[in-house]
Amino acid sequence: KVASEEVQELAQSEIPPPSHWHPNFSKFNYPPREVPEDETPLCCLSMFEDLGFISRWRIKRDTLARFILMVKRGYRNPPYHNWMHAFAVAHFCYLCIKNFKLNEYMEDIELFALFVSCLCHDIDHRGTNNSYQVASKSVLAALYSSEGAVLERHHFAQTMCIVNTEGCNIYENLISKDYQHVLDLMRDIILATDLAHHLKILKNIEAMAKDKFEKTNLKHRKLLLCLIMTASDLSDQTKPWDSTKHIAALIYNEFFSQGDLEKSLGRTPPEMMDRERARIPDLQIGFLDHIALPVYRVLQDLFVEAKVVHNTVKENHRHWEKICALIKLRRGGSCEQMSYEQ
Ligand SMILES: Cc1nc2ccc(C(=O)NCC(C)C)cc2n2c(-c3cc(OC(C)(C)C)ccc3Cl)nnc12
Ligand SMILES: [Mg+2]
Ligand SMILES: [Zn+2]
Repeated sequence: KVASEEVQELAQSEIPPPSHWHPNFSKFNYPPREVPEDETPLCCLSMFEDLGFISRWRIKRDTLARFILMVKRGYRNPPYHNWMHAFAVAHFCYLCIKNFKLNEYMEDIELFALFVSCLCHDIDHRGTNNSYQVASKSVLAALYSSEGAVLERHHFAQTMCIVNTEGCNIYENLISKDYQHVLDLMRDIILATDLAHHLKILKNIEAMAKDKFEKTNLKHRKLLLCLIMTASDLSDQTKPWDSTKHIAALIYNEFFSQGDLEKSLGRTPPEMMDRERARIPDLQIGFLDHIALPVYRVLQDLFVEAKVVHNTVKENHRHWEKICALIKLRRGGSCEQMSYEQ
């Protein structure tokens, strides 16, 4: 599904250093969505190289090129859950590995699996959530609904299809013990991106952050993998306000389209998916309070370098609060009548 010229061109390009993309490329304030989409495959190569994965795991250049292009092609084009989301998620993971020095907390193979899982974690997302799969009796629900995490199981299955495709197996030079281990890690990490799973383990992650993190404790390392994965998945919230505002527009464009589909099925969508009822600033404040802020708070408890990241999320929360106050001042003017320009 990927033209061989495209693969050869990427495989033979010189891999630019991080600074080629931007002087702040390896800093938390750099917004990865600034990288032009057609340059993101080469930018992925820069991150693989900078993390030392190409030499450490003896990845062949044309295999890696074909893998990246196949993963990129594996994404559809809904407003939010597309390739650029996956690329931004992988970039934040890259930042965590470098800025938190995660190689002192995790094994090499765990960080390798984590970074690749970020690129693959939402492959073939249809722009509708797990409950819609069940409600619409989708093929994915038929396959996976008995175990839950319907979409996430599909994202992992699609990833395995690519790994098992001729010339795309970036793990081909791993010894068999490591080979099985990296696949098991990718499965755990991608399944950890299920919101229900995240909410279930958040307490354990907070408890682990209170204790001392023990690198030798497998449970601690597994919880940390899930936390970095979720923190990366939500990392649009850690960028300056203009990005956060733009992401909200993408997310609700996707949510409201699902709401329209649910109405066409004769069902009433949840308020956050109903373009007639949703109040975006209120919903975003709730999402930040209940989902995003706890993630970056516990990240800061574990890594002092995450303070700047947690502060930006709090700053974005304050922005949404200001917008809500303005709307109330206008005596209940609906969100749609308000422009969010600050
Ligand atoms: C800006 C932004 N607003 C959101 C507003 C609401 C929700 C939502 O699902 N609310 C449902 C109720 C029951 C809690 C998610 C939102 N969201 C996510 C997101 C995170 C996910 O799961 C992890 C990564 C594990 C947390 C999974 C899917 C998505 Cl879309 N990413 N960005 C956003
Ligand atoms: Mg997902
Ligand atoms: Zn995601």
